[in-house]
Amino acid sequence: MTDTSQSSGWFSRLRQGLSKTSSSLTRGITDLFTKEKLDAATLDELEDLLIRSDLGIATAERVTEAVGRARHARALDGESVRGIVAAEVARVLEPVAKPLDPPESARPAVILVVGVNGSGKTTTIGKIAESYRTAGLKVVLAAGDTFRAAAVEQLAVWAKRADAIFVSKETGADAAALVYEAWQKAKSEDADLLIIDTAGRLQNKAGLMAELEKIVRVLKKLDPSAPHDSLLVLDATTGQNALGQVDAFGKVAGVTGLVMTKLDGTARGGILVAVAEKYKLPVHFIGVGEGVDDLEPFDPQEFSRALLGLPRAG
Ligand SMILES: Nc1nc2c(ncn2[C@@H]2O[C@H](COP(=O)(O)OP(=O)(O)OP(=O)(O)O)[C@@H](O)[C@H]2O)c(=O)[nH]1
Repeated sequence: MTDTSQSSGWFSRLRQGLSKTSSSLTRGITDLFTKEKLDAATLDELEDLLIRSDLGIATAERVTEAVGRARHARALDGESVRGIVAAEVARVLEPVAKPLDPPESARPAVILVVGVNGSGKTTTIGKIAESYRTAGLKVVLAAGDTFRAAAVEQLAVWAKRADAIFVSKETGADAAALVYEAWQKAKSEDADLLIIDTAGRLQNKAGLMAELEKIVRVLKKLDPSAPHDSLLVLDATTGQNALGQVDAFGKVAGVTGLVMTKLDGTARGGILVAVAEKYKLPVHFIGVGEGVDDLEPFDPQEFSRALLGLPRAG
């Protein structure tokens, strides 16, 4: 999705998208580090600021310690502190930044996409499908959110745009049955990839989780190694709720990786760092807007620089 020629355009979108978080962090840090005296109280306030930005307690502590160490070596101003924070945040994120890489040996490789309603599943699926099609792969999209007609229609639009084969059933149909048919279709078409959308809300949470479990069971009967990726799409504006969603979907869908959308809609974009620190799950993509170019593979260096409102490194 990102090649070198496009990546500077992406960095400015990323910076723009993260501007609510970065301006709040920049303001807070600048206020703290223009004081005459830099003491333990300043560091405590820095830690509070980072926690309020949802970076998570462990990261906030680690970052504050790094700033505390640096102040003995040199004079610190707001900008140098932001640089230290960005470097520490990148260190937390580095191990979780992994490209989505479904196995070539599986035909089809199956990507199951889960997450609550409105988190950005459909948009994410559309983008992923498009990028794999562009790379020459044959893609099947399964409209597993049989609960909502609008979700099926929206996915159909993306399928058309990405030139993917589209499999859907009538509203209210059994989602697991749809998944079965979609896998058979992918097999008979010798497709490389089957991407499955799922419902984000049914009558109740237990119903939703039971449906997801059933989908996974059906897939495993067709191919014991499926789903090869189970992506959880998280909406950054839900803040700390994102953590509970990783737990809940992790139990039933065996989440293997994350996508975080709507980082543009919150001043607490640090939640991505808290999730990474706690679960150590791969982060594949992040989204900072509704446009087609607003979702891109996750790059920890760029993300942490943009989060602190800093220019690109190097
Ligand atoms: N601001 C912003 N909006 C986004 C982002 N990603 C998705 N959206 C919007 O969020 C809304 C929900 O996205 P969908 O992709 O439909 O989410 P979904 O999880 O499939 O939701 P349902 O179709 O309701 O189940 C749409 O209006 C998207 O355009 C993002 O990164 N930033």
